[in-house]
Amino acid sequence: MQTWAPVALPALEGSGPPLRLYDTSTARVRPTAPGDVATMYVCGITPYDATHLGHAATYLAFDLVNRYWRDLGHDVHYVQNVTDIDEPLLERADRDQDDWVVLGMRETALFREDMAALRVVPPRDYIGAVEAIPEIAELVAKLLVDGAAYRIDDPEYPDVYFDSAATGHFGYESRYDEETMLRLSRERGGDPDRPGKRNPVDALLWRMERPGEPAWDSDLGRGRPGWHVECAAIALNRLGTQIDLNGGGSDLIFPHHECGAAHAEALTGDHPFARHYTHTGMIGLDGEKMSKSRGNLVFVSKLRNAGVDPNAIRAALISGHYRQDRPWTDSLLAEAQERLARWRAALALEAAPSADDMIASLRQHLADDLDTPRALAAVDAWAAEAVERRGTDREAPATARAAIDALLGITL
Ligand SMILES: Nc1ncnc2c1ncn2[C@@H]1O[C@H](COS(=O)(=O)NC(=O)[C@@H](N)CS)[C@@H](O)[C@H]1O
Ligand SMILES: [Zn+2]
Repeated sequence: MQTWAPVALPALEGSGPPLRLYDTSTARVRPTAPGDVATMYVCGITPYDATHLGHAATYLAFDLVNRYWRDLGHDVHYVQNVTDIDEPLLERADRDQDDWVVLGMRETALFREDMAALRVVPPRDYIGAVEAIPEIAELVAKLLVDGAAYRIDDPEYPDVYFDSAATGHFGYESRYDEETMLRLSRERGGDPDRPGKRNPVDALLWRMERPGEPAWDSDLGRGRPGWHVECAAIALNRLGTQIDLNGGGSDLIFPHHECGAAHAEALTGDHPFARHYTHTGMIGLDGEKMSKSRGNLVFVSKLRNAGVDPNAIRAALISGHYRQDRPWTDSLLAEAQERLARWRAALALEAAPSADDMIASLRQHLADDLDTPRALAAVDAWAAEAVERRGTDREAPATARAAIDALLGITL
């Protein structure tokens, strides 16, 4: 599937400290240690109701990771999927009398447009679940042969499930207890109560064809893939058996990333699948998580069509810490617009105080688990000094502009 437009990143002098990020599986902020090429898999959208500000906040957080790793001199092999076949998409298409394929294509196109407008650095590989079905089916077949998967004893629909006991590590990523796992499995598309499963949390790997549902031929029989195995296959086949970062929102901690990691590890024997599992907090509206099911959505495209500067949307969303559940409010946007106006005034000056300390602070705070509140405050301080007390460094405005672009993705 086609990815979106590339983004030019200004090269900056020097570099900052190693990037440290919170890892869900160890519940600690730890240094990332990618090789020359950092490998990052961030789960993509299920293409309907795109792109709401919750989606945007999550992709902006991992965009800061991408930008910081590049500032450190790493290349980044960034892979992202599109869940363009799944229950929720079929249900939405039904509700709207839409063709599910057309709905998916339309929403994915809008998502790409919004990501480009927000200047999110695009993934090198942008892969749809449908186009990945052959490789997903191949992975499932291997898990069956290895005994890490099994067919449920249901003559009508002998679906294939993953045996969660296969790796001996199941649960290490989320660290949730059994009761929590069962509850979240129920809430997020699992079927823990289905009779015949070895373990209630065993994830569906391949769903045999049901009347009226889309299905594809495979060695497993006609059907379609489960949700978690889609990400395991797409990541493994492009990034290898151990990646630097598996990212997504906190609602993906379980079952999605737990099961995806277990599927990958059962296949390869390499543990852990990801050296960091990093999750973003939920953007809310009026006290509720912004979500499709609640329909309380604010869309990037609506704000853009109303003339809102995408830089202000980005600045508003990164003004809070990426791991905090936090609300979207109109005042957040207004404050971001005022902040960018102050920055623009400083960048327009002939000369300003040296930007070197500000850039060092920017790097230091971003390297500290993406502490964007402090990072933005460092730019505020430099801009305020520039406007109030001027400065003599004629290079400073251009140097500051390049750093704000490369590290924060804000182009003024
Ligand atoms: N309100 C929200 N705040 C922050 N992130 C959110 C919010 N709602 C969804 N997300 C994140 O946006 C990304 C896409 O969500 S999604 O469209 O539901 N799609 C999926 O979760 C799957 N296609 C992942 S393979 C996920 O990482 C999800 O955690
Ligand atoms: Zn995923």
